[in-house]
Amino acid sequence: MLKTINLHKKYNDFTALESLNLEVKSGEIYALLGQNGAGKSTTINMILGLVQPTSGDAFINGVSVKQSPELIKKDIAYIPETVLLYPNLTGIENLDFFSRIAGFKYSKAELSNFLSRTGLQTNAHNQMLGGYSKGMRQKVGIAIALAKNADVLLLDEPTSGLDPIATAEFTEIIRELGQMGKSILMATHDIFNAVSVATNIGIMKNGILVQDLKAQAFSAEDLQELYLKTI
Ligand SMILES: Nc1ncnc2c1ncn2[C@@H]1O[C@H](COP(=O)(O)OP(=O)(O)OP(=O)(O)O)[C@@H](O)[C@H]1O
Repeated sequence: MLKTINLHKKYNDFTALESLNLEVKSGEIYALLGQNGAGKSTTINMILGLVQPTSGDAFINGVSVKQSPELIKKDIAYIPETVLLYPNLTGIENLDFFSRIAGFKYSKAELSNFLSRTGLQTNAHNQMLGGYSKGMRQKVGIAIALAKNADVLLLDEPTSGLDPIATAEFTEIIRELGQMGKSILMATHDIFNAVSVATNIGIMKNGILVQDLKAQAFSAEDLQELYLKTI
């Protein structure tokens, strides 16, 4: 479970995030929408412990990120827009490397199984990452999250630059991860994707969460209209 309490960030006199209170329960997929500069990445970076909040805190399964930044790392997986992997290692070798960093040692068959669960074709598992498409890299990112068995997933613009088929595949995997009981927070500009996969939707404007909604009630058109009215 992920929770922020009055999470706040100022850069000198500029408020990047205004007292954010957000909760993403087990099984929920929270899509955070907002214009460029609205504060989405700042939120994610503070939850990851990469940016220090000016005040307030984030909690992973009740553990304070501020007080225990190292402890929470094992429960969080982060998938940025471009997943950083080693181009001269294969998919399996990358997964093995990042799993070991997280403290897990898997057999080749287990590693291959994680990759297959994300939909990555078997013949790609032993190919160098340098030749992977963006969608394939995202799948390795998800496989790392599966291998870490992280409870909380933070995704920053995960479908940006993916073609429609890769986006649909990615959306399906995220849906499955939600069904597995993960808490997922996803910053996105993709309203259609947000409506199709999210259980909850937030709209952020100038560092303020101005809408915090249940997604079921929305069509993509409804959400687009609300978004345009809100921002
Ligand atoms: N290190 C920093 N110093 C000063 N201002 C910063 C810093 N990091 C972010 N900001 C500002 O904080 C605001 C929020 O930025 P943030 O990256 O969180 O927005 P975002 O919603 O993720 O935007 P995008 O959709 O473009 O990724 C922006 O105005 C940005 O310029």
